[in-house]
Amino acid sequence: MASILEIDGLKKRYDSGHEALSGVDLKIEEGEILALLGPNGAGKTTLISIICGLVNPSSGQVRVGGHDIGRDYRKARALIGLVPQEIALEPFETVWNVVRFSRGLFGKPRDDAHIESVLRSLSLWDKRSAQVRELSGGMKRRVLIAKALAHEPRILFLDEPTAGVDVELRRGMWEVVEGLRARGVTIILTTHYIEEAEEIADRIAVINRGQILLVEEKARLMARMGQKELRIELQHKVDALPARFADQGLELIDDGQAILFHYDTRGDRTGIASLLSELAGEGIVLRDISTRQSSLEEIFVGLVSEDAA
Ligand SMILES: Nc1ncnc2c1ncn2[C@@H]1O[C@H](COP(=O)(O)OP(=O)(O)OP(=O)(O)O)[C@@H](O)[C@H]1O
Repeated sequence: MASILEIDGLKKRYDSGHEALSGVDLKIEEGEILALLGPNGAGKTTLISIICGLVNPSSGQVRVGGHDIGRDYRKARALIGLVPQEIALEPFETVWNVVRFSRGLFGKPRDDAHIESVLRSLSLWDKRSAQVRELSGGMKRRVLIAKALAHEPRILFLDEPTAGVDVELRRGMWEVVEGLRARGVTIILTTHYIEEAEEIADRIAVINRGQILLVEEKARLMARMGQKELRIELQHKVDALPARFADQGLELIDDGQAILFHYDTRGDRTGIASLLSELAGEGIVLRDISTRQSSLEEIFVGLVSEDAA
């Protein structure tokens, strides 16, 4: 796969002196969905704003489809659609006009069939003649996406697209994103809803304090970083665990009815087999056991707090 976006040594120091990006390198493949996760102030919006030409970098390079965003701004920008965090739309304009005008801004010839297909794919076709002010918040967000897609970009940035959107609309939004991916659009999204990044992204990039801490395929990240939890339900309640288990990371829970054991999927041995036989040797009878993989959220919190340490 070819890289649609290449970022090398990107730095940004604002006039205030604050260094929002301190050397970002990133390559994005055509057709993938990348989730950019980071705590508040990590530099996500700064990064997206530089790629979209809204903020000037202090140093470094960004190429979109091979075009340098500084030297070849128009060609680079034409390949990008941006769905910003804030809803800023002309309230008295119709949905149709908002989307059609946006295409014109990129110097693309009028193409009503394309605008129609974009509006239909976002379930906005029935609202094409409505004024923006008549729409619900969720619909306005979809208009922002339609607007960003009007000029047929190959890469779409969604900056916190589901902030403040209810659960049902959020689901709908992710279906739209899946549909775009099916059409070959590369998608980069920032989100605070980690479980959604977990659900939808192909790769996850974690950014903190202006630096990319890691970029990795989601499945591999979860396997590599994942802690697993073994939950052992006991046949009979116990008051305390025998002293020999003191330093094995066991936790007695549910009023003595269950034991939690945390183990690392990276280790050669998990220690489960010996633990179970030791428990049996102590006369502790099991009723049931289950395991749980740590979520991306736990991995993310772990990474960011490690970085702060
Ligand atoms: N115009 C500006 N002038 C000075 N500092 C700024 C400016 N814009 C952003 N910053 C600072 O740069 C840092 C990164 O901000 P940025 O908005 O890129 O973070 P973010 O990851 O998008 O955060 P959030 O999740 O809160 O949107 C923050 O410390 C912010 O205060």
